[in-house]
Amino acid sequence: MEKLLDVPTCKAVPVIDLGKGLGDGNNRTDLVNQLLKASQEFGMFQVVNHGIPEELLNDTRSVCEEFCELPAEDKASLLSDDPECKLVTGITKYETDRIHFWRDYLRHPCHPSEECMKSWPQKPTRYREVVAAYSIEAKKLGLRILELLCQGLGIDTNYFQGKLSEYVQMVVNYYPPCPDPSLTIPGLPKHSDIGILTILFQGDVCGLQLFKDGEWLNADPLPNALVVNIAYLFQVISNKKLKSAEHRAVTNSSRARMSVCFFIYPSDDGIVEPAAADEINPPLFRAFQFNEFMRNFYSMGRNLELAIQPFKLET
Ligand SMILES: O=C(O)CCC(=O)C(=O)O
Ligand SMILES: [Fe+2]
Repeated sequence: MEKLLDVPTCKAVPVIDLGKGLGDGNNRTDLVNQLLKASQEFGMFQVVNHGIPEELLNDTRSVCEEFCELPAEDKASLLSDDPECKLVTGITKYETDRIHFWRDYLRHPCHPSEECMKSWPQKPTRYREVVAAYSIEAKKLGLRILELLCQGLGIDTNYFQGKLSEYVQMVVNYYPPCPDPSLTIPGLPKHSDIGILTILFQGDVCGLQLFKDGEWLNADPLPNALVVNIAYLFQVISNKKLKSAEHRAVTNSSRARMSVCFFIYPSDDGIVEPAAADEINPPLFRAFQFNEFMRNFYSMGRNLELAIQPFKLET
């Protein structure tokens, strides 16, 4: 069985100070270059001074942790097949499922929050208020990072405004202490996120890892930092100039871990195409609608490489 915890600790994903790039001029150019380099080489980076107030991050962590730790009867109604807000548990089914993921997760859409929040958990009582505030800030941050990356890629800085960032989903992952972390499939196995960009808020327990150049690097939590992942369809839009982050979450035997992931996706009818193609880098894909891609994804065993195949152009 693969040992999960033997990873080099001397290598880490880049940490970028977003506070240094406010305004125009040289500082902004420096920041754009750092973001571009991290997205090309790693597909994942951490951001500090990102503008989301520390108090809001702490509140978000508290309400999400409180939700995860509620007694099962308070969460039972969310185990339904309600497509809007759904709790999925890998842990209670751990004994019987063929594939074991040591993870429970809650997922729900976030925007527009006044509409979406009707399906969100009612307990803890502050969940809706805090998560609505966090989702507004997280989307703003996501769009700001996208704008800076567009500048770096030489495409319209407003490219992701509108349909390409219209659907936003939040997932609260909960990994309780695992009796033998080295022998289970991780909390969440190796994958790339599907959409455009992910903003990931982890508490203070390690577990997130990035697969780079054949080895696993830790993306350990830093105080008030957020992890940003380039997702698969942004790799397509960048015409493969950026790399989507292949990552996973491992468990440990002593402390529960939680992560709050904020996924930015196109709307169903959003058109995905290699906007960053140019004369030197001719388009690698034809344009397609997001829902066409998702149909392929589900019908092809949830494999991103197979799902993109029909849209690849001969080069
Ligand atoms: O828990 C983590 O740190 C990773 C979660 C993740 O990658 C996901 O939900 O897509
Ligand atoms: Fe992920």
